[in-house]
Amino acid sequence: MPSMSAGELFLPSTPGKFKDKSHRHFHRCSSSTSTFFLWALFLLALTAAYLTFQPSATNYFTTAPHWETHLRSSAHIHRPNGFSVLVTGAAGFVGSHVSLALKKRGDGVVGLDNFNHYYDPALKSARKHLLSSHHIFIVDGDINNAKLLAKLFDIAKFTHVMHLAAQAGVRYAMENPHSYIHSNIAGLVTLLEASKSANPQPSVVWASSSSVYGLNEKAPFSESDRTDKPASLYAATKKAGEEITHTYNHIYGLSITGLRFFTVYGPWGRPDMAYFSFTRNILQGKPITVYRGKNHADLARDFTYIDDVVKGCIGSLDTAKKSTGSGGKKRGPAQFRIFNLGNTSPVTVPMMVGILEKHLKIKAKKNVLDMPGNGDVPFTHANISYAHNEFGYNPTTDLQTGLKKFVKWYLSYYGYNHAKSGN
Ligand SMILES: O=C(O)[C@H]1O[C@H](OP(=O)(O)OP(=O)(O)OC[C@H]2O[C@@H](n3ccc(=O)[nH]c3=O)[C@H](O)[C@@H]2O)[C@H](O)[C@@H](O)[C@H]1O
Repeated sequence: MPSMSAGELFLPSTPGKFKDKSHRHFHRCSSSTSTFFLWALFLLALTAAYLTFQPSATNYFTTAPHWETHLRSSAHIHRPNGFSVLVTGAAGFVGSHVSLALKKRGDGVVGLDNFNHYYDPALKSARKHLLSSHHIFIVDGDINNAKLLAKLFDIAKFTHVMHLAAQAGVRYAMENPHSYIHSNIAGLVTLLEASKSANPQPSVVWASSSSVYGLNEKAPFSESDRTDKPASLYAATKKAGEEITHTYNHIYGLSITGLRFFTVYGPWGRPDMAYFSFTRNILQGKPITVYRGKNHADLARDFTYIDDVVKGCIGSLDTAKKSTGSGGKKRGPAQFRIFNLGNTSPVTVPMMVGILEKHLKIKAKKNVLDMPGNGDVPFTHANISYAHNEFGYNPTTDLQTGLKKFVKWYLSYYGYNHAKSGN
């Protein structure tokens, strides 16, 4: 099943382009005595302006006639009381795994992804092909495109939204701060606007992050702990997302569940993450940089295996109550939840490297550096009792086992010829 490109099919929406053209035309023709010609030009310009400012989903559909058919078929539910889920970020790491799990149990799934170049887009395309072979259709579009979202909701009547599209990565926020605002704030609001206006309103489950705990020192981290000291702009945008979703819950009756993911890893993972780039470098005989904290303390993460996180996502969807509004009007209080989805057993970064060395049977060349002040936190550690009580969340994969599966996938995907394993 192909994906369609909203970017390709939408008309450009840059106001400046239209103004420049019409201005040039006007001057070229002003010397003409033909009033008729001027009027014709004026009408032409008006039409062009209308189309330019209407990058509508209608164009999308008329240009790609099978688009709607693919979408309907992908959204179709194949089990009693099943869901129809819009998964944003479906070509991403967590999004692709969740989409497959939902489809396998008979839910309808439609993906949305902008296939950006934050990391190797070939990996995203490969995930897309995998989903396509399971009859999951991914729309190539951005969560900031309100018209596209309205059209998707109009066609598919989603019962749930699994919102996983985001600008991820803690340290990259120093390089490209606006990307975080664009995706994690503006994109989130556009998606919530579309969700609250939909009739029926879907229940929304979305990805927050363990990074919201920031410089919190109380361990393990519980959902009720303070989250007002973010250490990175990434964390700040995720924290803002938690506040923003609360307002949509309060004003419009949207059922909202936020999931604080703890350093999720596994097959088909993100090449920007440490376990992934370390594997690549170790195999290529290149050095890796291992950061350490204050007083030379090792950094530690509550690394959480992808299959456990997928179970947490599905448990959240299964226990999400219905939104109480319709068409943007609230009819009563709605559910609002935030869960930690961690592993409850932090592992230090040097220990993680040791596990990789064992599975790869290669010794790493390590450069140990003091942690730069670029957004990292010294450790994370999840208390998961809330998710356990609500839907039996029970992570079962330790880092040894999970990294073994990751390495197996890595070698099968990239082989020992690592040419295509660029970030
Ligand atoms: O739980 C989250 O909410 C976040 O998890 C993830 O962030 P992190 O926990 O920072 O994972 P990751 O980058 O793999 O670094 C792991 C460790 O290796 C250390 N690290 C990193 C790079 C390096 O070159 N050297 C190094 O020592 C580094 O100092 C750290 O101690 C997601 O990327 C993020 O999108 C978000 O989802």
